Amino acid sequence: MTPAPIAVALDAPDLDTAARWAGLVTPHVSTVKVGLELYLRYGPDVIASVRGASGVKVFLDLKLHDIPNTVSGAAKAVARLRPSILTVHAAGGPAMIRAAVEAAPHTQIAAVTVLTSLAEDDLGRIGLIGPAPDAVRRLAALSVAAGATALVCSPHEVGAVRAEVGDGITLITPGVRPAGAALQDQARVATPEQALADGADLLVIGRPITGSPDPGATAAAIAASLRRTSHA
Ligand SMILES: O=C(O)c1cc(=O)[nH]c(=O)n1[C@@H]1O[C@H](COP(=O)(O)O)[C@@H](O)[C@H]1O
Repeated sequence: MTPAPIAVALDAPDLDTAARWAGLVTPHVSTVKVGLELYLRYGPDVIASVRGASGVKVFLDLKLHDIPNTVSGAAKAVARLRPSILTVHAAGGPAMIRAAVEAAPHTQIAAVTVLTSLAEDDLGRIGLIGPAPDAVRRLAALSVAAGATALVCSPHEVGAVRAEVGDGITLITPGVRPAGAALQDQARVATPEQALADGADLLVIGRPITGSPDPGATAAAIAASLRRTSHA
C-alpha cells in the first residue's frame, strides 16, 4: 500500500518517544516531521534516529527567519542531513528565501506563509494586510518567484494558493483536524479529507495522531479514510 501523503509532526519531549512514534506511523505515512523542540534538544542526531531503517522522508521544520547570509549558513549546515523538506518563513523576504534555496540544492525549501495558529483578527496586529487568503497568496507568489518549490498554508487557503502558483508547487497544510478533534492552538483548520480535496499535496498532522492511545492505528485509519475519499 502506498503510504498516505501525511507528515506526522513528531513534537515529542524526548528522542525515544519521537523514534517510537516514527516507527509506529511509518508504514502508513510518507513523511515524519522534526521541529524545533526535538532539533534544539538533540541536534542533527535526531534525523537518523527518526529516519531509522524505513527510509521514510524526513521534513525538517526549523522555520528559518533571519538575514539572507545567516539563513544561507543555517540551510547549508542542515543540508548535509538531506532532509526532504526544510521550512523558512516567507516573511523573511525573497533574498532570504533565495539564499536557502541556493544553500540546500537537494532539499525542497518550503516557505511558511501565515501560521495556521493565527486567526483573521490576529493578522492586523502583526502588520499583515488580510484577509488571510490574500496575505497567503501574496506571500506564496513572492516565495515561488524566489525559488521555493513548496509552500505551507492552512487548508482554508490551499485552493486560492493553487490557483496562484499552479500545479508544480508542493502545497503543505498543517491545521488539520479529523472531524470532532480538539483544535488546541490551531485556528484555521479543516479535516484531512477536505484539505486533500481542496488541493493539498501533504498534510501535517501531529497531536491528533501522536496524542492518541495508538498512534499507529490512528495514522492507519486517517490514511485509509484519505484513500477512500480520493477514490470516491
Ligand atoms: O511549518 C509547519 O509545519 C507549521 C506551520 C503552520 O502554519 N502551522 C503549524 O502548525 N505548523 C506545524 O505543524 C504541526 C501541527 O501540529 P498539530 O497541531 O499537533 O497537528 C506543528 O509541528 C507545527 O509546528
